[in-house]
Amino acid sequence: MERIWVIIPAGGRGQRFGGTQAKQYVLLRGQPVLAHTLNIFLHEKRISGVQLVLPGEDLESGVWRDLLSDDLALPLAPVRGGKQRADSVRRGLEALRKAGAADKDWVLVHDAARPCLRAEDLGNLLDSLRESPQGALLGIPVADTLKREKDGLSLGTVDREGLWRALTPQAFPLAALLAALQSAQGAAMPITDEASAMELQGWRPRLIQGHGDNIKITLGDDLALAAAILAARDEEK
Ligand SMILES: Nc1ccn([C@@H]2O[C@H](COP(=O)(O)OP(=O)(O)OP(=O)(O)O)[C@@H](O)[C@H]2O)c(=O)n1
Ligand SMILES: C[C@](O)(CO)[C@H](O)COP(=O)(O)O
Repeated sequence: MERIWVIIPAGGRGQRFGGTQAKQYVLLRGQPVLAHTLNIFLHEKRISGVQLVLPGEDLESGVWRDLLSDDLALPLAPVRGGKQRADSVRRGLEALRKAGAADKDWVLVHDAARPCLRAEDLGNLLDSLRESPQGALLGIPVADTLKREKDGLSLGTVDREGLWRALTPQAFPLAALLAALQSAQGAAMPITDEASAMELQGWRPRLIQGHGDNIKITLGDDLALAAAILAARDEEK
């Protein structure tokens, strides 16, 4: 039976977020964003290991060690990220292979900047793998009207029929994903998620509907939104 691994790309600098600290380290309800995200996976029994990918300079300085409390012991040593997110994911895959992961093992890639992932959505994605030979990812149908913008003006409306927003985690077999990312290097189209690299290879991954509160902390305002989401969840408990 294939094992299931997780890669958490946390190698970005959060330029759109602003501030003096990379967004994966800022405090969210008293814990770094990264700790919230790691916690989701470290408590899922079906996952064999979590491979963290960090900015090179943070790996050297060890700043991340102070951020993660002892109960977040990472079984796999973090590795250095790359220039783009896809480069960081590729390095995470190479590290998993070195750590003994098999070519056909599943790898879930989940943004460190998405700390509000619901355990139920992770569970649904994991449950779907047995009937998703071409991989699977969480997503949500587009609910807004979409405009194409140029110079601050609307050039027209994009038909949203059949359009989904891709979320994470995105799950693919290790060797196939690594090969697809290697092959996509230098592709004309920017590779901003794992599924786009696999689609270039002709794969048709399954879309599993998740929740819109699986937000990616991108802009400064997103931190308060994430805090409100987690606070509302605590209220529901
Ligand atoms: N070279 C990179 C770029 C991004 N990421 C990670 O990929 C996730 C999604 O990327 P994004 O939201 O774009 O993060 P940043 O690149 O940090 O943001 P920005 O583009 O605003 O700098 C984040 O967890 C980020 O840390 C990464 O591991 N390596
Ligand atoms: C992977 C992703 O979160 C799916 O929506 C998104 O593509 C990441 O984009 P970013 O520009 O690297 O944040």
